[in-house]
Amino acid sequence: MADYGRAFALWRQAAGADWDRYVGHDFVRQLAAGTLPRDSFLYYLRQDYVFLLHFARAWALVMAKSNRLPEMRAAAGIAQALLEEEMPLHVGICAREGITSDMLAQTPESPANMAYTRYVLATGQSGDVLDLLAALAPCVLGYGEIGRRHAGSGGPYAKWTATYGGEDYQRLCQEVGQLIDAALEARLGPDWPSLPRASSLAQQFAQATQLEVAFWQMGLDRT
Ligand SMILES: Cc1ncc(CN)c(N)n1
Repeated sequence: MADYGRAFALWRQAAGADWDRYVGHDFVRQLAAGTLPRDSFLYYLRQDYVFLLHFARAWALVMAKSNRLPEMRAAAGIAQALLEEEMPLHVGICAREGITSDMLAQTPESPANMAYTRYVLATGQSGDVLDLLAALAPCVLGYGEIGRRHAGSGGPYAKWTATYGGEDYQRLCQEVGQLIDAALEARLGPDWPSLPRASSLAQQFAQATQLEVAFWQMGLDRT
């Protein structure tokens, strides 16, 4: 299991079978084995491009909600990495298939995409920075775990697995894990796992994990 910090370890364990359904989804297995239909991959990538736009906004919301400078810096850096490093992966792969950036930006959002992105943004609007971080964590850290597991798997989707299994993305996961742990300790103290608040945060994490499962299924079914 990837070591992305204390909160991740606790929340991942609490999410239980949902977490396994996320990181071990058929979409991921077929992608790593190189057997995923190209149309499913491209459908997913187009949706994911739109997803990442909303997630960059959500990290900007972390910055807007935070009153701690290191957190604000980290959140701004993550929003920047989504826009300048992760989205270009999608643009590059799609360009080779004749799908332009304009076409990507005009992708009609699928219900699963809308459900996930709006859930996270609404959680951020109505809750505090901890709620928002708990809802954002499965996105960043789940792909880190998947990337580590399948890095170097080769085949037609090697660039995708190499990106999430690569040094830069893994460093981002370490930083996000540390950011979450520090945010929790600063606001709730070191014994935060024993507080009633801990279960509602674990619940946000589990909910976002279920929405990740639905996102993979969307890609597989092209719905
Ligand atoms: C749906 C989803 N979840 C997570 C990631 C990784 N940032 C992503 N690109 N897309």
